[in-house]
Amino acid sequence: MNFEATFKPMYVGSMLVKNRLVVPAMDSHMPDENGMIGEDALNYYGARARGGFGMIIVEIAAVQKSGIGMPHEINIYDDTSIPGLTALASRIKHYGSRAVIQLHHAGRETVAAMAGQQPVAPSSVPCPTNRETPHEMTTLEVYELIQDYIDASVRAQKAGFDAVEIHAAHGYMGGQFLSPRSNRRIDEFGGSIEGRAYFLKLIVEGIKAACGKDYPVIVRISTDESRIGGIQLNESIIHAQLLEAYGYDAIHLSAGTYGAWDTIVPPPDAQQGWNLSATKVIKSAVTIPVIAVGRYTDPYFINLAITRGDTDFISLGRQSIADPDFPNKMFSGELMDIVPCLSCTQRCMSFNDPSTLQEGDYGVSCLLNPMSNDRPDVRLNTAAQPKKVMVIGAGPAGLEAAWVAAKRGHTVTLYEKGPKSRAGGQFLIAAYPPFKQDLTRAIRYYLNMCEKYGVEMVFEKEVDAAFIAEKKPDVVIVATGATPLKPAIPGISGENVKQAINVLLGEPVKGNVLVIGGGLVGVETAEYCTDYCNKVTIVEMKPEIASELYLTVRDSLLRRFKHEEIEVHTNTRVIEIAENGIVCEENGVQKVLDGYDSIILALGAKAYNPFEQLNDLAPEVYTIGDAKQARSALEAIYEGFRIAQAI
Ligand SMILES: Cc1cc2nc3c(=O)[nH]c(=O)nc-3n(C[C@H](O)[C@H](O)[C@H](O)COP(=O)(O)OP(=O)(O)OC[C@H]3O[C@@H](n4cnc5c(N)ncnc54)[C@H](O)[C@@H]3O)c2cc1C
Ligand SMILES: Cc1cc2nc3c(=O)[nH]c(=O)nc-3n(C[C@H](O)[C@H](O)[C@H](O)COP(=O)(O)O)c2cc1C
Ligand code: SF4
Repeated sequence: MNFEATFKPMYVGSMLVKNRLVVPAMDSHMPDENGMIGEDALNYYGARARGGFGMIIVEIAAVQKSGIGMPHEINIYDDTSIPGLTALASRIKHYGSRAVIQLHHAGRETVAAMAGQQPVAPSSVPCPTNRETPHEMTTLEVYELIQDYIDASVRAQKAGFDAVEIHAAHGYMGGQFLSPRSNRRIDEFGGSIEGRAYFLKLIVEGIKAACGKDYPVIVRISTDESRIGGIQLNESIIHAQLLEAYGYDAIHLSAGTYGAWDTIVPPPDAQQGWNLSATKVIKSAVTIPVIAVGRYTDPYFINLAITRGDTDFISLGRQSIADPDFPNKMFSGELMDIVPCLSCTQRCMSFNDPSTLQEGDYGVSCLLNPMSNDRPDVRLNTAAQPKKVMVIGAGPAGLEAAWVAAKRGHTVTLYEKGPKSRAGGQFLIAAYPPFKQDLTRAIRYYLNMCEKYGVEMVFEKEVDAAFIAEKKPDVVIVATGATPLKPAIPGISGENVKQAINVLLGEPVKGNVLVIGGGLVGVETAEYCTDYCNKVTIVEMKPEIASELYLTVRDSLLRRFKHEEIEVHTNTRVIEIAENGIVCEENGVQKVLDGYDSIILALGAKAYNPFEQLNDLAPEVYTIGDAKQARSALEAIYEGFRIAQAI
């Protein structure tokens, strides 16, 4: 399949774009803390341009200092930014991509500490997430803000950007004007649907007057924000028609606002192209190109949507973070080489969170691709001295270490005690709960990379110290994973008690089940059980369940839990397991939860390392991933990468 439709050039206004694949704006933390462009941002965006994207929309750039909504947000509010922006546009265009920059003002979707003053907004309605009451702009202040968008566009054009995109989605300033939920003005900027769109009308007219009528201006809107009572599809169709009439050259159709984050960044339970039906409706109502977005990761699906004419362009958000070379791989048919995006948001949205970052790591990156952001320290070189490397364990840590080491020129053998069909370690078990099946794509990707770079993979071989001594490797990488914890709770060895991973692997449970432990494994096992059990209950010692899950993924899981009527007891400590239930202490009060046929344990895991005298095994020995300390695939993959890069 040649994916012809995807690679057919198309115009946005006067700008010819070489294909239909777009990197949408995504704040990356790669600009510096003052919002200036340096080498990190050039490398990050350069990698995506080199990877073949037709259009790259550079992340949010603040048109006013007081409109900053994110740390490291790009400065386009004064001329000091122009040299850095010039270098950025030039780096993107060097590879034949179109360079676009997103003009942004957070409005009420920020906090005073970030904005440096009380946030401003069309009306003084607090943001549903930040809860700070904004200052309602006077009519004069609105006109001044419009001028700031125009001045920012002039800077973008001077810097060499081919176009600008006005951010009016996700409930930011443009969207706050459009939405009757946040715009209660009675001057010319409110009142009616046209009044609410007047802000965006004056912006595009001003930009065209200042930059030339042929300078392309894209607008990004949300098709739907109904979950928080805002714009609905019928209204956004009219917005799209008005915006076309006002002079915008293309419409980028996202969804959601703060307060409904999981419609902005769809979680794993969203289907491929989940917003495409709304996009089709809007496309049929306008004549300018539309850009679809929202969980596009599959080349076949992408090409079909474009071939059918459901959309003109498709933005690959997190998929472009996972794999900057997606377009080139799609074009050349190397589909197995594509790093799949799992929608997990585990690393790409956690660039602020030191607890998720490995030492020296910073900026946006991907769970499955530690090289995603193309910082110099995550690039690969050829090994100075090729070595004989033995990797023990084909979980994510071992698989990543093996292919990266082999790519660098080492001779790598990977041993796994299970069969090839069970490659992936715990990550394969992690693919069993609902909405996690994409994890198998990741495992397939890793196996493919191992094959591609010549890793010898030996399955059904449990390695012991004698075997290592016999093989005499230069380097041993121990990636033997973890085993589930079984603490000394009375009754824990009863026949009615099962480990969560065994349940996921098929050990039967039925009737009513109670899961002890409301962490990731516990909540996912509980949801898995709802398919064939009558009643599912979780008890968790902490005040919250699923506390390690990221915002969007957690929100959607908790929403499903409500539908599935899973009973949750937090602040609850198990004292004893009985034949048909447990004795526990909930919020300090002792009680019995009974009527359960099975009790499932999801109480965490402990490192499994079967080798006692590690340093005697080979000249170089490293322990990585859960074998070092039971954590998540993120640490496992990043440690695998770092060791393979260092040896
Ligand atoms: C239900 C569930 C859901 C999860 N969901 C997520 C998630 O969404 N995101 C996330 O980041 N993490 C998740 N995790 C955790 C994640 O799967 C683990 O942290 C990760 O797999 C650890 O990787 P690893 O390679 O270190 O070890 P493992 O994945 O445990 O792999 C170790 C491998 O070593 C093999 N092995 C052991 N001893 C030997 C030996 N002597 N010789 C040869 N082979 C040996 C084992 O058979 C196994 O295949 C989940 C875990 C579970 C159980
Ligand atoms: C890390 C991250 C940062 C984002 N920042 C922005 C942004 O600056 N501007 C914007 O309009 N959308 C932003 N988004 C939303 C994306 O542009 C995109 O619409 C969303 O991720 C859904 O697409 P996907 O499912 O392909 O990831 C961001 C998303 C992510 C994951
Ligand atoms: S961290 Fe997860 S959601 Fe983010 S790009 Fe990687 S696979 Fe996709």
